[in-house]
Amino acid sequence: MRYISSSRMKAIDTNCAYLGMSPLQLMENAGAAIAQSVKERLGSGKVLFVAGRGNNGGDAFVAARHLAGTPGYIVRVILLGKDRDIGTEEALHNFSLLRFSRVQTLEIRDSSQLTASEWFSEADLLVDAIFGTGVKGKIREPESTAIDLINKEGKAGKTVIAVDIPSGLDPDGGEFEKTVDADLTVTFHRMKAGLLTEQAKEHTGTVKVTEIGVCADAEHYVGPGDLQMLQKRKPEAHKGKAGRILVIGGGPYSGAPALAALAALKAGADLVTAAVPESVSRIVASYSPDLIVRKLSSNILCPEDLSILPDLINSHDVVVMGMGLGRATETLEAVRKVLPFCRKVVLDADALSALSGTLFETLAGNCEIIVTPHAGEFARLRNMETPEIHEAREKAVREFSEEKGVITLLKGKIDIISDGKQTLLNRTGNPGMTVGGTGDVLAGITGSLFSRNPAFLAAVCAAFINGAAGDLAFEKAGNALLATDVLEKIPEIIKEAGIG
Ligand SMILES: NC(=O)C1=CN([C@@H]2O[C@H](COP(=O)(O)OP(=O)(O)OC[C@H]3O[C@@H](n4cnc5c(N)ncnc54)[C@H](O)[C@@H]3O)[C@@H](O)[C@H]2O)[C@@H](O)CC1
Ligand SMILES: [K+]
Repeated sequence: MRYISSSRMKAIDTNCAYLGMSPLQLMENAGAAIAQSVKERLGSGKVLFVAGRGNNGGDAFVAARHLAGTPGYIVRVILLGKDRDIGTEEALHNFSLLRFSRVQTLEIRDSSQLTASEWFSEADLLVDAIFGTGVKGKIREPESTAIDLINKEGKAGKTVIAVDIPSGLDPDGGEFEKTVDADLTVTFHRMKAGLLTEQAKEHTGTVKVTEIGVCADAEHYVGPGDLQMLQKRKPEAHKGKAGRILVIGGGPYSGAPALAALAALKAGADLVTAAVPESVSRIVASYSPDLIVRKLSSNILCPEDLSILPDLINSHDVVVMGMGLGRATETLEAVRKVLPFCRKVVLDADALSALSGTLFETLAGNCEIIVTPHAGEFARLRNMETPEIHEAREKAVREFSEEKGVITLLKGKIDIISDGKQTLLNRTGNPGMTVGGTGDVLAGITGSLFSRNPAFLAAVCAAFINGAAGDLAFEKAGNALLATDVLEKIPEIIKEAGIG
C-alpha cells in the first residue's frame, strides 16, 4: 500500500500553493469529505466537533458549516481555546464563518469548562479534530481532557470519527501516549504511515483515504515544499557542520571544477576544497579567494594522485567528481581507484565515463552515489539510447537506479530524479541554461545539499534550486545567460526557501 510521511504531505501542500492552489481549497475539500462521512454514519441528530487550534480544527469548522446546511442536524463546535489562539489563517477564516452558519460554538478557557459541558453527553456522534499531523510532544491541557471525554462517549456506544488521524497518534511512527479511539478515521490524500502500525490499528477504526483535490504535479514535481524538508542551518552551528565538500575535477579544463566548487559554497557548504591537477591549480585558485585548492601531481588526474586523495576524501563529507577531468585512460583509471574510498559521492561529466562493468556492484553498500548525467552520458552509462518519450525515459531512469543502487538525476528539459523506488520530476530551468557550465553548478549544489541531507532529497532539491536560480538569472540575461549568472542567484533561492 502507498503511504506517505507527514513531512512529505506537508511538502505536497506547500507545492500546491506554489502551483496556485490555495490552502483554503484543500481545507474546503477535506471538510466536505468529513461532513459526507458524518452523513453516512448518522442520518440526523446532534453532532459535536471537538476542534484544536491548528488546521485539523480548520477541517472541522468547514465540515460543521457543510453539515449545518443539511436539514436534520444540530451542529456544535467546541474550540479548545479562544478564537485569537487559532494558529493558522485558514482555520481562523473558517471559524469566523461559523457565526453565519447556524452552528453553535463554544470557546473554552480551560479544561474545567470541558468537563462541565453537557455537549459531550448530548451528542449522537463526535468528530475528533483536536490535532492531526501537527501533534508534537507530551499532550497538554485542555487537549488531554478533551481526548478523555471523547473516549468516554465512544465507550458508551457513540460513533467517533477522527479527522485525518486519531488525535494523539504519531502520524509517522504510530506511537502515542494517549489517543482518541475512533470508529472511523478519514485521512486525506494518502494513507499515513503511522495508521498502518499494529498499535495504531486498535484506535483508528476503519480507515478511509479521501482525495481532497491535490494537484497531481504537486506530488510528482519538485517544489518549494520539498526544499522545506531540507535540514535548516542552525545558528549556533560551528564551522564544518554545514558540510565539507571535496571537488575533484579539472585538467583539460579549469572553469568546470571552479564552478562546481563555488556552487557548493553558494548552496551553503562551509568548506570546499578543489583538488585539481597541477597544470590548472593556479588558474582555479585565481578565480576566487573563497576556494581552497589542493594541487594534484600532473596535468591530468592520474593513479599517482592516490597518494594524497584518500586522506583528503576522509576529511570531507562528500566528494563531487568529474567536472572538466577529460577522459584520458589514466584519468578514468584513477576515478575507478578513488571511488572505493568515498562514502558519499556525486559523479558528473567525465567521471561517468569511468563507470563501466561491475563497478557499481562492487561499491554497493559502502558508498552512496548520485549520478548526474545528461541524455548522452546516460546513454553511454546504459549502452543504450536514452528514450525521447518522457514515460519511457522515466522508466529507464527508475530501472537503472534500482538495478545499480544509485540515485540518478537525468538532466533535460524536464529533469528526472529517481532512487529506483521514488521518482520526481523537475521543470525549473530554461533554454538559456544549455550554455556550458550549468551542469557543473548543479553538481556542486547537489554535493552541498548531500552533505547534510538524504541523497534523494538532496538530488531533487538541487535540480529545483539550480533551475530556479537559472530562471531568475534569465529574467535579466535572457539567452545570453552564463553559468556564473546562475551561481550568483543560488543564495536568493536558498534564502527564499528559508533554508539558508
Ligand atoms: N494544507 C494543509 O496543510 C492541509 C492540512 N490539513 C489538515 O491539517 C492538519 C495539520 O494541521 P497543522 O499542521 O496545523 O497541525 P494540527 O492541527 O494537527 O495540530 C497543531 C495544533 O495542535 C497543537 N498541538 C500540537 N501538539 C500538541 C500537544 N502535544 N499538546 C497540545 N497541543 C498540541 C498546536 O499548538 C497547534 O495548535 C492535517 O492533519 C489535516 O487535518 C487539511 O486541511 C488539508 C490541507
Ligand atoms: K484528529
